[in-house]
Formats: sequence, structure tokens, C-alpha cells
Amino acid sequence: MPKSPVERYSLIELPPSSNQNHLQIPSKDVLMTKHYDSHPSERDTSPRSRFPQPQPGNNTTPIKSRGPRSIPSFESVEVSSLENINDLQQDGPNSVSRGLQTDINSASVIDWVIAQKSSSTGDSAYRNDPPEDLGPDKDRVRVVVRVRPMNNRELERNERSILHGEGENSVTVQGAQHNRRFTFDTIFAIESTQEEVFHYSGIKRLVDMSIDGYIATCFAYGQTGSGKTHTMIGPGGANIFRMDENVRIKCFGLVPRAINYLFQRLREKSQETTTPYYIRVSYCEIYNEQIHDLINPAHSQSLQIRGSVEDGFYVENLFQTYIETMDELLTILEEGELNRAMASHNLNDTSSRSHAMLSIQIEQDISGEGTTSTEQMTRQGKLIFVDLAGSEKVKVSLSKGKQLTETNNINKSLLTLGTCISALSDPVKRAGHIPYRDSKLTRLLAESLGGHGITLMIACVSPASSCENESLSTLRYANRAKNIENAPIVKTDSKENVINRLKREVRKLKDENYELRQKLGKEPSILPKLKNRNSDSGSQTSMHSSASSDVYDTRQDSQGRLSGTTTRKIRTDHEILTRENEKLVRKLDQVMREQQVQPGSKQIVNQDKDYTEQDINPSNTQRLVKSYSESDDMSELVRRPSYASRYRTVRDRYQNGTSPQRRTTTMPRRGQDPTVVEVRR
Ligand SMILES: Nc1ncnc2c1ncn2[C@@H]1O[C@H](COP(=O)(O)OP(=O)(O)OP(=O)(O)O)[C@@H](O)[C@H]1O
Repeated sequence: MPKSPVERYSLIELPPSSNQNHLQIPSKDVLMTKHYDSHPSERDTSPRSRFPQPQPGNNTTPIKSRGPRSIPSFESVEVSSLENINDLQQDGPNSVSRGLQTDINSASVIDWVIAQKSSSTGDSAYRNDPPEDLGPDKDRVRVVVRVRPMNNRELERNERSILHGEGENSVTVQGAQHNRRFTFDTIFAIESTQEEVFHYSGIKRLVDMSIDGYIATCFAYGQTGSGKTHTMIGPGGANIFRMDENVRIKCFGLVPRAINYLFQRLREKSQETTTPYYIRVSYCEIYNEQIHDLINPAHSQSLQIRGSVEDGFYVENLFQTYIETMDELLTILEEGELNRAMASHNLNDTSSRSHAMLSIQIEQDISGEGTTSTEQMTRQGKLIFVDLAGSEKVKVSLSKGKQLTETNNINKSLLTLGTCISALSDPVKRAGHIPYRDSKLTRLLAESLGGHGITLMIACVSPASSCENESLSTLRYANRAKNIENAPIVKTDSKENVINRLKREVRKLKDENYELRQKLGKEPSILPKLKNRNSDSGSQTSMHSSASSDVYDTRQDSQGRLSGTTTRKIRTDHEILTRENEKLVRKLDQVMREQQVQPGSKQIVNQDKDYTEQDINPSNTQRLVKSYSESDDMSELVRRPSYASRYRTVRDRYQNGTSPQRRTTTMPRRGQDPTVVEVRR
């Protein structure tokens, strides 16, 4: 019996909340978030431990924390302006202002019941339960809201908080111009910790369903500086990966926590089944309406979106790699975050200027498992995380020049997203044309928003009075998204199709490898032996497809089943080739830079050691992972040489802030090999 790859995953166990009191709070310069650093929310991690404090003379409470769950009552809804009336007309049947009768059918009440049930078992409130009000084949977009604490600028201006919470599902905007109440699946108040957001947002259900073959999407939406990246990745985005281990565990956002949970679940599942799971990852960003690969930024040209009946919209030629360990995935996340276009402006020192999309595909061959059909199938669940760029008012952010172009593109694509959400949430318009094609973002989110996936939206808002209009607008968007219904289906494909597709990809990779090697003056390569990997036997394959016949054994057994070894072998070849090609592209990029440098003006320093066949030999990684899990030391993340350790080396050299890579202005990193540092003489 072949070994399942998931048995080799090395997991970082997040310690239980009771053990976290000793964790250190990061120092100011580490965190890059000035007054947030010692926020009590990051010290107290016990979920549902605090209660909203009643305010004298006010029937609502300022947004502070998650209290015990209660059925929301809506008697106190105020409609004080024409604006509110417009909102009522726009927001669809689940608008809170339509009253308890419609809302009692919504998932917020169901969630309360689930929470009560699960609190006795200590389980997460939203683990696997589908929204009961929609029937087994429907799923509503789940919407949670996170309110960030006031930032330094807002505090210095003595701004007041205009967001007030009531129970755990309602939030009221009490601003100078608006008085409006909303209800959502969950509201995370300013003191909510990263851990609470992970446990109560519903992300675990998405992870579980993606393992079961559904397409699950989690996206963060909100004004610039409202806390999207903080919530999704952690404080400072990529910086979280450079923090002390204890800080990391404490401050990691939803994505790394979900990745940890995914691997925990896969490990559990691998005890129940002998059929291995395969994990395939891609990471891209949409920057100025152009798609760029975040794992492989050396491929600097914009990628194209294509559409197919089978796959819907997809990014053509996007780098996809099979991974085996959680660390590999975290490393890809870190590298991708480092490669994202960032800028500093009036509203956020570390503003993301692009929409980033991390896609984790979970494949499993399911033939024989409960199927009567002799056709062999592969289940292809997907977990997608989208950190959207923030909407921004130019007169407040003071963006100019290049940043202004970025802002316009961001606002335009978010407007299209809003139009699609509006149309999808309206039962009449939904049947008509949905303008997905109007932006790249909506094309890529089409399946998640109006298709067969399940979706979680995290709306991030600032409580400050200066953000009244933006916060209200975000809450309106979120309120509409709540009404979108999807019809989730498990995504499967015949094993034969999957094999054929993989074979095509491997052939392309071999051609690419052949060309790259030729350009670098290297001999055509052969694939390293595949021992100790997913394959039982080794293979020696010429890299150039035209020079090789089909080496994969597609013979079938007496029942017409394809050999499991074949699919493992193709996937392994795919993984090895993608890694080698990535190295070669970087190498080629470096050589071309060296050729362009004028003597005497600059010197190229290569931080990366030269590529060797050993680097891609999977047994090396295997050794590292093994020693890591044996030592049981959570402080040392295992890093593949091709990924983030190189960035760390470069960045550590410039701790004094003189790094030419410092992000003080817009600095898209694509096309620039971050391992190559320019040193002026
Ligand atoms: N809940 C929170 N608790 C503490 N600090 C927070 C919280 N949310 C956001 N912050 C801090 O606020 C600042 C801005 O947050 P972040 O960069 O995540 O915003 P954003 O919505 O991603 O902005 P942009 O759209 O411009 O990229 C960061 O320094 C971040 O650490």
C-alpha cells in the first residue's frame, strides 16, 4: 500500500487559548502598528469572555467586544432620514429594518441556536452546519463584520466612535448624517482577537467543505486602512512572518490559521482513508487591471483570464505548485505577500494596492469510495482567500500620479464588484445579466459569488466619525451580499481527464524547461529519480517532451481502473518541474540583469546560491521536515531554500532602513528579482 503524502505533514499546533497568557506583546518597531501593539484584545484570548457595557441614556452600546449570543430584537430601529428610507428600499428582504419576521429566518438566529448547542461541547459555533433556512442544496453568502480599533490619527483628532453594537449580530451607525442599523451573521468588535475571528467567523466550515470537494471562498472587503490585511494575514501583512514565534502565533490572521486547520483536518482524515490528498497552490494579484503571479514574479508579463465551460473563468499560465507541508504553504503565502504591490498614503502606511487571490486546490481520487460507478473520479475542492485592495477617497488619501492611477483602478473594480453583488442579491435582477466581465476581479469571483461555491465575506470597518460614509457604504455592500444564494456542488472530474490535463501541463513544463536550459547554455536535463516520494518506482525522463514518448503507464486493471502510481508520478513530475523552472527563470532573469549593468555604476549581489539538482530533490525537504517534527520545536519554521529564507537574508542586511526595497512609496515587486540587490558604489 503506498504511503499517503499527508502523513508527512508537519503541523504547527496553535496552543489552546488557556496557555497563551504568557505570550509576549510585540515591540512597536516590530509590529509597525503604533498604538495597537499593547491592545488588550491581543492579550485576552478567551472567546466570549467579555460583555458589552451598557451606556447610560443609550439603548445601544459602543462596539467593544463579543458578548454572549442573544436573539436580536429590532424594536429600537430608528429611521431618521431620507437616506435610511433609500437604504430600506435597496437592501432587500433581509434588511434588519424589515423586522423580526423576515430576519428570524436568517442564519443569524440559527447561528445563535448552534452556538448554544455547541458551547456545551466546547466546539466551534460554526463548524459544519449548513444554514438550515435555505434547504440542503442552497447556501447563503455568510457575512461577518470586523470593527478595528481607532488608529493614532483618529485618536489624535479626538474622533468619536459612530458604530454601536447590540448583541452579537447588530451594529448601528450613529453618525452626523446617518442613523442606520444592520444585522449580520457575526460582528467582531474592536477587542476581538485574531483567534476569535478564526473560531467564530465560519471559516472552519469553509475549510471542511473544501476538503469535501466544494469551492469555498473567503474575501475581505472594506475601505483602505480598515483592517483587511490585518484580519486575513496579520499585522503588517508579510511582516507577521518576521516576528517572534510567540507573536506570530498570537497575531496570525485568518489565512495562516485556516491553513493550520486545513492540515490538521487532513491529518485526521488521513487516518480514515488510504486515498491521498494532493494540494496545489497558486497566488496572484490584480494590480491596475493586470494579473501578476505572486509566487513567480519573474514572469513579469500580465496573465490572461480565460473561460471554459468546465472550469469557468481561470488565469491562464498561472504558476501552480503541488505542496506537501503546511510550511511550504505558509512560505508561499509569505513570499506572495512580499511580492504584493504596496504603498504608503495618508490613510494607511502599509496599503495594499492590489487584490490578492490565494487558491488552494485539494484533490482526492474518489473511485471506489462509496461510488457504484466504475468511472474513476477526482474530487477537486478549492479554498480561495481574497484580500481586496481598499476603496479610497482621493481627497482624503491624497494619492497622486501613479498612486492615483492605482486608486482609480481599485475603485473601478470595486464598483463593478458592488454592481454584481447588487444584481445577485436581487431575485429579479439575478435572473438577468450579471456584469462579471466588466472587471478581472469579478470574473475571477464569479463562481464564488453567483455559482456553486460557498462564500464568507468579512467586511472591515473603522469606527471613527471621519469614516462615516465609507463605513456605511461597506455595511450596505455587506448587507446586500448577505442576500446572495449559491447552490454549492462538489466539484469532480474523471480521473482520466485529470491525468490528461496534468500530462498536458507536464509536457508544457518540459518544453519550458528545455528552452530555459538552452538559454542558460545548460544541457537538457533529466528528471531526478523519484524515490522516497509519492512514487513507488523511480523514472528517468528526458525533459524535452518531443524527445520522449509518453512515459506514464496508463494501463488499466481488469476493472478498467487506472493505476494510482501513475497519477502520483505525474503529480510528482509536475511538482519537480515547476520548482526547477522557477529556479531557472530566476537565474535567467539574474543573468539578463548582469548583462544590462553598466560597468562602474552598480554591482549586482546575488543572495541566492546557484541552483543545483539537489535543491529540488524532494528527499532533502523530507529530511528537513522530519527533523523539524522530531525536535517538536515550534520556533523554527522549515524553509525550502527556494523561498523566504532568501528574502530574510536580504532584509536582515538592511535593518537600519537603508534598504532600497523599503516600502515608502508604491513599489510593485514583480519583474524584480528580490534576491538581487543593487549596491551603489
Ligand atoms: N483589529 C485590529 N486590531 C489592531 N490593529 C488593527 C486592526 N485592524 C487593522 N489594524 C491596523 O490598522 C492598520 C491598517 O490595517 P490594514 O493594513 O490591515 O488595512 P487594509 O484594510 O488592508 O488597508 P489597505 O486596503 O490600504 O491595504 C495596520 O497597521 C493594522 O495592523
